[in-house]
This record gives sequence, C-alpha cells and structure tokens, in this order.
Amino acid sequence: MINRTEAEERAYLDATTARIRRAAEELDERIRTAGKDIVESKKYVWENRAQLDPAERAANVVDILTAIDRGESVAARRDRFRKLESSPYFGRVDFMANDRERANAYYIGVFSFGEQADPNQEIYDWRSPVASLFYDYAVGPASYIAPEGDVDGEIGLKRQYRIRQGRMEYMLESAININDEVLRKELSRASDEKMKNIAATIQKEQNEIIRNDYSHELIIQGVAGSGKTSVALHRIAFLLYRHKLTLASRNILILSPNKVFSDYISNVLPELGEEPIAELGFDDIADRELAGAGAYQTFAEQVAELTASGSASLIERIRYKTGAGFVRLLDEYADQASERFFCPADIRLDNVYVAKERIAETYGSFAGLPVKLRADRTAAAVAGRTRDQDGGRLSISEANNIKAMIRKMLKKPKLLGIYKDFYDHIGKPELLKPAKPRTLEYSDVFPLVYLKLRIEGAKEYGEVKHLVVDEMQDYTVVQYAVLSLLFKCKKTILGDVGQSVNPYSSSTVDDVRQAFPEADVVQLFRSYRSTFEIIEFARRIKPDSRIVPIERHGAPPQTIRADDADREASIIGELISQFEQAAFQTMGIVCKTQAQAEALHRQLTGSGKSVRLLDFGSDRFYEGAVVTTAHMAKGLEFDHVVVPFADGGNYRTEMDRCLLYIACTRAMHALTLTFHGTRSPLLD
Ligand SMILES: Nc1ncnc2c1ncn2[C@@H]1O[C@H](COP(=O)(O)OP(=O)(O)OP(=O)(O)O)[C@@H](O)[C@H]1O
Repeated sequence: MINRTEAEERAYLDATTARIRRAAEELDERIRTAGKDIVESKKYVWENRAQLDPAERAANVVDILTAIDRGESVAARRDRFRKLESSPYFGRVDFMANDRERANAYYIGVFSFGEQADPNQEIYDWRSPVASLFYDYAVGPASYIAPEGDVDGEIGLKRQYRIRQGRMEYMLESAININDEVLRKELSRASDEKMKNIAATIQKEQNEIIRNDYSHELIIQGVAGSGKTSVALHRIAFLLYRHKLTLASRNILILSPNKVFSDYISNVLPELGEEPIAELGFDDIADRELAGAGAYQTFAEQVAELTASGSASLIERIRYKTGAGFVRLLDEYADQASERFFCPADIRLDNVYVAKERIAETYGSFAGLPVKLRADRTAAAVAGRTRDQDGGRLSISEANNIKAMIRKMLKKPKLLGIYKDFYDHIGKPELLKPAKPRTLEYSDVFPLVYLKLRIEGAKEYGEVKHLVVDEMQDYTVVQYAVLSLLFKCKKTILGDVGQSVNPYSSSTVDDVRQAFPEADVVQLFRSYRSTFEIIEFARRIKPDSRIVPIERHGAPPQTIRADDADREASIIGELISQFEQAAFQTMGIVCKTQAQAEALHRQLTGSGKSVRLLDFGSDRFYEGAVVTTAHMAKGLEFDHVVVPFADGGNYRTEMDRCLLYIACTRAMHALTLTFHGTRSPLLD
C-alpha cells in the first residue's frame, strides 16, 4: 500500500503539486510559443497580402483560427492545472479488483491529472467510473461500472482530505460512507457569495441522481436544503463529461426563477471545469411567443397582488386556469378551432373547377397539424392534383392562383380574438378579466401561449439537448404543457412542493407528470443547509414536511417581541450591527411582501445601516446584509436570516405558512424572528 502514514501522504501531496506545477508551466510555455506563432502568421499574411492569391489567404486565415482554437483549449487545461495545484484531490479509495493481486490507490479530484500508465500516480476526475466507489461504498466489497463492464472487488481504505493552497488542512480516514465529520465541517463554514461545488462530499442518495444517465425526464422532489440545485448542476457536469462528443454546454439551458438565482448558481459549473450554461425565464418564453400580441402582467406583479391582497375572484380565476382540466379544454378548443377557422368554398377559374367538398376533405386529411401549415399543405395538395376541364395539368400561374385562394380560406382571427372566443366557447367569458386596461392577467399568459402553439405550431429551441427546470412547484400545468411543446429534449426538473410561493397555481409532482408521463421521480429528505435547531423550528411551521435534519448543531432560533414598529426596526438595525461584527458573510432580512421589504429598506438605510434591497429588478446576489422577500429568496441561502413582522396579522393564512417556511429555511447557521403585537399563530 502506498502512503500509509500521514507523513507519507504529506510528502505525496508535495510531490503531486510539484508535478502539477511543472505541467502547468509547460503549458504556459506552449501558450507563449503558440501566441508568438500566431502573431508571426498574421504578420506574414498582412505583409504578403498583395502576393497571396485568395485561396492562399483563406488557407492562412484558417490556420491562424485553428491555432487560436488550439491555444484556447491549452489555456483551459492550464487553468484547470492551476486550480488543481491548489487542491489536487479530496478523496482516496484503495480498491483491489477480484481478478487482481494488488490494490490500487485511486486519488479523486475535481479534475483528472496524470499518466494513465500508473494509477497510483494519477488523479481521477470525480465523474470517472472508478470515482463512484468513493461516493457509494464503505470499506468492504464494492463494484463500479467501467466501459468494459462491471468491476467487482474490495475497498481496503477510504480517506478524505481538505487541501487548500497546496496545504493539507486535515485528513480523515473513514470506514463508513462519506464521513459525517467532513460533511459537518464543510456545512459549518460561512456562506460564499455564490453557490459552491460539492464534489468532495456528494452523498450516496445524491450521487445516484447525478450519475443517472438513462432518464429522459427526471423529476427531483426534495425538501428545503436537500441539495436539489447542487445535484442538478453536478448532474449536468456529469453528463457533459460522459457525453463529451455529443453534448456541450451550449446545448444545456436552465429555466431559472430570476436573474439573482442565475447569478448565485453561476460559479458551480466553471468550478467543475465546464463552461457556464445559458439561462432563460418563463417571462422570456412569453416575450418570444407573444411578441406584438399586447401587454401582460408579470409573475412578480401577480405575486405582489396576491401577497398584498388577493381578491377571491382573482384567486378563483387563477385556480381555474391552472387546474389540470384546463389544458384539456384548451386542447379540445384548439382541435375544433382548427376546423372552424378554415372555410372551404368552390373555386371557379376559366378552365378549372374545384369543389369545396374536395378542399374540405384534403384539409381533413391533415388533421393534427397547426392550422397555417395545414392550410399550406392543403393548398399544395389540391393544386397538385387538380386537372383542367380537358384533363391537362395546370399551368404554374393557375396552380399558384389556386394555392393563394385556398390559403385565404383560413380565416384565423388575431390571437387575442381567438383567446376571447375560447372563453365564450366554454361559456365562461367572465373569467377573462384584464389586470388593467389592455393588459392581460398573468394567469392568462401561458394559456394564451399554449393555444398559440397548438394552433400555429411550435418552433422548438433546437440547440437545446437538456433542459433544467428549477423551482418546479411554481409553474403551472399549462406552463408544463408549453414546455412539452417547445422542448422535446431530456429534462431535469426539480423543486419542492412544500415551498410554493403561489399556492393557487402551484404544481405537485403528479401535475408535472401529466405533461411528462414517462418521467422518473426521485425524492430527497435529508436537509444539508441548516442546523438541526433551525430545521426543528421550521418543522413546527410546517408539520407535514418530511424534512430530516442532519446532526449539525447551532444556536436555537430566537423570536424577539418589540413594543412597537419603531422598536422592531431598531432591533433589526442592532442585528445588522451584530452581523457586521460576526464572522458571517451574508444576512438575509426576509419579508413577506415587496412593499414591506421596500419600506424596511428605506427605514434601515435612513438610520445609516449598510443594507441592500434585493428585488425583482436585481440581477446579482451580494455579500453583506440584504432586505428581500421570501419569493426572491427562494433557492438562495444566508448565514443569518432575520424574519421581520412575524405577527399574527402578517402571517396567518396557508399561503403565509409557506412563505414563512421558505424564509426560515434560507438560514444556514442563525435565525431570528421579530414582531410587535401578537406573535403569529403559525409559529406555535
Ligand atoms: N453533499 C453535500 N455536501 C456539502 N454541501 C451540500 C451537500 N448537499 C447540499 N449541500 C449544501 O446545502 C445547501 C443547500 O443546497 P441546494 O441549494 O442545492 O439545496 P436545494 O434543495 O436546492 O434547496 P432549496 O430548495 O431550499 O432552495 C447548499 O449550501 C449546498 O452547498
């Protein structure tokens, strides 16, 4: 066995970092030489431009571009080596395959490094087949799936390391699975400005999801803090590694709830050596599909309206339009509207006659296609088959004439007209009510998009080969129906039905499955973000949650009663001052409504506190103290969370319960609630 003792491990680490440094320096040299060559080649082309013929010039340009490409990929490798130099590996498994006589020590890192010839000198990428031993097994019998088949054997040793700046901070030997002690140490650290990779401490139940390469659609239902987002991003990194030749970062798209969240998660893939992936919001989809169709409310505006007041008729409209039966009604209407919009008539030209019955019959044979395509196909088919009165083929101009006449038989009203007609058709015109003059309510936006796609046809996002949908509970059945038309690719869909910010239009796992009946579903119950005490506290707010805390302890959450509103604001001010003295990086003051957040932010900054407002207009996550709403804070986390206005008037309904639960579960290490008046009954 190599490197038995800690001293040997430290010497091995020094030797390894030195090898990596040398390799990085060699690459530096190659980059410098390549850079010089490129400059020389450019100079040559420029100086000889008069003598070179166009073909030679083009060939030279291609050479230069290829050299630049090559240089960039060498630079990317060099950057990976530089990162490795600081932290080459985090784990080790000694594994002896049954058909071998000796065990190999496999060191596992974020990237691979070394010569294939000697496994003991190599660092294995955490996504490589052999690395799965590290995540899935304790010491004892184990197996992994290699490209050539299953490899069975025995793990004799498992170690974990924390190495930073080339220095080993600790090393732990574990007979059991990824050591709880290491995980606890990792989770106890103060937060960063951005989400970090978890490659060193991926848990077995998470690893199974990350390495799932077979599900076309995978739904991850996980409690707050169970690592869903982290797991989804690591799964993407895994798939990019496994399918290098066919899948690239540009083929992956994440549908994210807002720009702050996108910014927050943006470091994970680059840390894992992959390019960042593109992100899109449902608002972008609406903008793309409804360009020119008129104004509409945004999701944020709907949430603001609901959290501030939420009239019974608004709630009824939202409920109706997000119910499972609603997509069926839209489908039925789209099917028959396609028939209604097409009005065949006899065609009579000098020497040609086409009966309307023939046109109708041809149109019928293209049932199922979007109307415009259906009319085009009908026009082409009828014009191609028609003969003149003498039995001869039609001239080109006659055929074009007939095609144009048939296309005109499609009497499709404008999109909004169709949508209004839909409500008349189902006998519920009162359900279409503008949010303000000439502005559609948010609950109408995606039914309208869906109807448009069904009637006019969907233009898919062709380059996308994998779609990640985060916060799945906040999208409606209709939105999933829209996704199923626009994205036929593989999908990872994740969320938590217990964390809906909009209970009147949220989706359950079953709702999502209606759109993707073949989807596989996995569930996560262990929560990693918060201390045991914070999770116990959150569980009181939502007793039906199946959240399981991990054994990491901290101060019990505090609920502070103030005498009045001014006193409450000054208590929050004091908490900010304490935070500034503490070792924490982030503090989230999480309000229920946007109006409350704005007012509190004004008050705090007015009294000289350094605190930012995080709202729907924000586009990045900040360190320090921020005032925000539960809706915005979804998916984020803070070292210390303060929940102001936790009184019975502010938090009382079932929707408030969800918002309060979301706010509390954003806390990693400390949680404080403040109120004046009566304490919210949801806390007891
Ligand atoms: N295996 C792990 N090792 C270390 N940290 C982990 C692990 N799994 C999750 N975490 C940490 O737990 C926190 C929560 O993770 P993440 O945000 O991915 O969870 P989530 O399920 O998406 O949360 P939520 O739904 O509440 O927003 C993060 O700080 C993440 O780094």
